[in-house]
This record gives sequence, C-alpha cells and structure tokens, in this order.
Amino acid sequence: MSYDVPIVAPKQRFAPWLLEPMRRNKAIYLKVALAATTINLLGLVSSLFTMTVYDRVVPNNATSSLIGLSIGLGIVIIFDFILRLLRAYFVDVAGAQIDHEVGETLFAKLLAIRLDKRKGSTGSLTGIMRELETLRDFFASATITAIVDVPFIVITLALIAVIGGPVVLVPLAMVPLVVLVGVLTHPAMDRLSARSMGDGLLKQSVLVETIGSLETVKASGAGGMLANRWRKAVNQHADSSLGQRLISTIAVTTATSANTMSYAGVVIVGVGLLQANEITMGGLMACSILSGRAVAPLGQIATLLSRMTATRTAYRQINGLMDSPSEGPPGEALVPTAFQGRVELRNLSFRYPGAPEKTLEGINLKIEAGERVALIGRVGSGKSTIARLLLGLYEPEDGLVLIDGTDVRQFDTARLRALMGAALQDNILFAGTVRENICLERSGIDQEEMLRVADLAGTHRFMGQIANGYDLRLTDRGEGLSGGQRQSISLARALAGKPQILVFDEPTSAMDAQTEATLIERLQGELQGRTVILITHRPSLLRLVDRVLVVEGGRIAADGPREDVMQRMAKGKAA
Ligand SMILES: Nc1ncnc2c1ncn2[C@@H]1O[C@H](COP(=O)(O)OP(=O)(O)OP(=O)(O)O)[C@@H](O)[C@H]1O
Repeated sequence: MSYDVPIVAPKQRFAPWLLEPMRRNKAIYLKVALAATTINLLGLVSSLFTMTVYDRVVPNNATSSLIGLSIGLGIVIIFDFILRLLRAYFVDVAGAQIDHEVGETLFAKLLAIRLDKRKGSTGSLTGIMRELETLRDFFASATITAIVDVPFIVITLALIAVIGGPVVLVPLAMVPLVVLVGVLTHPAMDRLSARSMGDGLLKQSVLVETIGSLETVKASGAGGMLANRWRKAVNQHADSSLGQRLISTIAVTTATSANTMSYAGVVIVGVGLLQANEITMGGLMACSILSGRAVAPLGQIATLLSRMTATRTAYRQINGLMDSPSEGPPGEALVPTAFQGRVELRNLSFRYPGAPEKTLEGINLKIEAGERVALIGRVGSGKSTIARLLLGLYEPEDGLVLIDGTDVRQFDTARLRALMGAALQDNILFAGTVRENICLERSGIDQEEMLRVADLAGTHRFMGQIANGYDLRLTDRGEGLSGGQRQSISLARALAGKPQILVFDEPTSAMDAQTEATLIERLQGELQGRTVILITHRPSLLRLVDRVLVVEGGRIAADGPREDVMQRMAKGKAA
C-alpha cells in the first residue's frame, strides 16, 4: 500500500491564504508581543528584587525597605498575572481567527476543487482538512510567544554579565549545546514529520472508507481485508510517530538538562567568585535565577522547532490543496440569470484522469431548447459521463459542451448547476431533515415549492406515513430511508425551482413498476417545454421523451425520434 497523497514540495512564498488572515490579525499579534515583552521585563525585575533583598535588606536589617520592596514585588506579581492571562487570551483569539478565516477559505476550495485534479481518497482529503488543527495549534499556542522570549535570552545574559561578570560563561556555554542538538535533530524531524503525516492520512483513508460503508463491509465480509489494511496503517503510523517523538524528546530533554547544568554551574562558579569577593551573595542569587530565565527559552526553541516542523508539513499539505486548480474560468465567470435550454456537444472527447482509453470520442449532438431526449446504451458505454460533462463536473479533453451557445467552462459553476436540475445515479442525501434535503437552503425554494416537487416526485405520499414527516432527520447519506424513498427525494431536489434544463441519471432504478408509472404520469406535464436529458435502462421511462440516443463505446450509435430508434433497435435484435 502506498500513500495516495504525495507530500508536496515546499513552496518559496508564504501562501496568501494564511498570510492574509495573519496580516489582518496583526494588531492581536502585536498585543501578544507587547504582553510577552512586559512579562519578560517583569521577570528581570523580580530577580533584581532578590538581589536587593540579599545585598541591602538582610545585612542592614532594613525592615521598612523590605516592606516597600515587597509591596513593589506584589504589584509586579499582579501585573505579571494579568499580563499572562491577557497573553493567553490574545493567543487564543488569534488562533480562533485563523481557524475561522482559513477554515472558511479551505472549505470553499474543497467545494471548488476540480474532480479531475483531485488527489487522494476521501479519507486523505479529510486528513488534510484536519491538518488545519495543527496550523491553528501552532498559531494559537503559547509556543508562539517563544518568538518574543528568544531575544530576551541576549538581554538576560547581558544582565548576568553586568551582575556576575564571568558567571555568564556558564549559561552562555549552554546556548550552542541546545542549539546544536536542535539543528542536528531538525532534518530527521522534518523527514519523520512528513512520513508520520503521510501515514496518518493513510490511516484516515482506511477509517473513513470503513465507517462510510459499514453496512456493505459487514454484509460482503470485507471486514478482514479492511482490518488488515487498518493494522498495517496503524503500525506504519505508530513507527513513524515513535521516531518523531523520540527525536523531539531528545531535543527537549537536552534543553531541560542544560537548564539544570546552567543553574548548578552558576552556583559553583559563583561560590568561587564569592570567596574572591568578586560577586555579592545577592548577585549570585540573582545570577542563578537569571540563568534559569536565559536557558528556559532555549527549551522552548526546541519545542518550537519540533512544532514548526509539524506545522510546516501541515502547511505544505494544505497549500498543495489550495494550489490545485479550481473549477470555473481563470478570468471573470459568466453568471447567467436563466437558460433557454439549448444544449450542444461539439466534437467532444473525454478521458478520465489516468485512464488509458478515452471514455467519450468525437460526440456531436444538438438538443434544442425544450427537447426531451433519452440516452440509452450498454453498461459502461459513457452515458453518465456525458451527464457529468454537461454539469461541468469534468472538463472535456477535446471539443466543447455548449449551453445556449456558450462553453460551460465560462459559466460560474455554482450558477450553472443552480440553473440545471440534476438527479445522479447515487441518490446521496445529506444529514439533516427531509425538508433541508429538498430545499438545500437555495433561495426561492420555499415550503410551497417543496410541497409541489415532493408531490411530483412521490415523496409526499410516503412522508405522510412517516412520523415527523418533512422534519424527519436523516443520518449521513440519507440512511434511515429506503433506496426508493431516497431516490424520490433526490428527484424532488432536482425538480425544485423549475430549472429549464434537467439531467436525470436512472431516476427510477430503485422504484417499483407502479411507483414509476405514477411518477411518469406526474412528470409528463411538469417536463413540458423544458430540456430533459434522461439516462435510463428502463423502456417504460422513454414515454417521457421524444428523441432517443444510443451510446455505444463512448460514441453516439443511433439518434432519432423515439419510435424510429426503438423500431431500429428491435429490428437489430431480431436480425
Ligand atoms: N470516476 C471515474 N474514473 C475513471 N473511470 C471512470 C470513472 N467513472 C466511470 N469511468 C469509466 O468510464 C466508462 C463509462 O462510465 P459511465 O459511468 O459513463 O457509464 P454508463 O454508460 O453511465 O454506465 P451505467 O449504465 O452502468 O451507468 C466506464 O468504462 C467506467 O469504467
């Protein structure tokens, strides 16, 4: 098994989808930086307090000075407390903003993604979307404040040098040690992080596929095969995560040990200086506190580096998705208000991505406005593919799909599909009420229209027998209803809003003969004057159309008035 989502190579430029929201939140980041700077300054003040107490108050028994100093320190502590709360709050706000803005852009991209350019399975895409959390966690974590804390290492070291002179050499020696370990482990971290994410996506793919088709998995006995895939994916992920965590722990633990060594080293060197009267007792205490403050952010650097690696990997994944081509024209899209309903396929050829053979080849076809045609033909002949191209779900390899004389690629895709009613083969419904599934929050589709189309599609008949009726809540993909009921709702969904062009792909495949007959009766009037492209294997449905096209091996093999084509086919069979 291999990853079906390649780990995307790093991009030079910081992508606008992340940069822009961060720019807009500049004020919040400035507040975080200001709070973090003040917290660092207050930290320095408290070490100076210790020095003053040891050097001035203790030897002179100056109780009144101590009270004054204590009040001062109390104020410092209160300030520090408030600033820390504010800092955490601002960081959270920044994270929520990133989540909100980037999340929205990312979802819009997901909806606009070109199906032929889609990389990876549903699970992998879900995994990539989930990586937004990693990005958010980075920008919403206290780690980000380490960026401010790091320059304070220099200031703190300078202060140690002023107070303790050569003592500063001890924490100074720790800097290259921690940085070196960080630098040395970084390439491995980078590699393992990318691997771990790829393995995570693989795990996600197996999971999503299994959960999404649990009933089939059980009924067909596919559990064993999927369990094997899951086991492999989990082991692979566990291995890469383990390596990643081990290396990260080495870096972080080195920083912790450096902190302890620094503290002990300052005390040892400081005692020598104390005996030589080159440092005061207070100075030594202040230096040991300050050395901790100087080395601690180094630990944060290690954490920051490891988080940065994970964040960068997530960023690359999301950026790969954001960089993939979107549907619609590159320039300004046409936004039609209505269609007359003329449809033309001109010299149309199409090949699915990666497929060796063309699925459609040299198709020429004109359908006048208001004409009703059926596409019939063998399994796999290319009928549904024609429907997909009409809806602009895929782009032709060659030739044109024209609606009212305009290439469909020039239309705004959302508008194009809003003006066409489509009920495709899979009849997938969404989690939510039946009402929501018919109306889909589309403007102009109110309760009256919903009831009208529900009546036409036969939904109304069984809605009356179901508790809650149109407010019946369906689970994912419309589970909770029978196949025929789901099909009826998909049909109502397509008919809602009286679109001028209708595309039906086997609209009655899950219905019994009587339900189908009633439906045909009702649709006769409804479809008058509208362009209809009906794909079917059922001869009974042909009553709805005037013209029949036979698709064979991706080409139009016959085309003519219904009766003519049917007679020709009957003769062909008889011959
Ligand atoms: N998403 C896809 N990726 C690659 N190939 C595909 C895809 N969908 C369909 N095909 C291939 O394209 C060919 C035509 O499929 P299409 O779904 O258009 O057939 P159809 O005539 O609608 O068949 P049916 O009557 O079974 O619905 C088939 O050989 C199929 O293998």
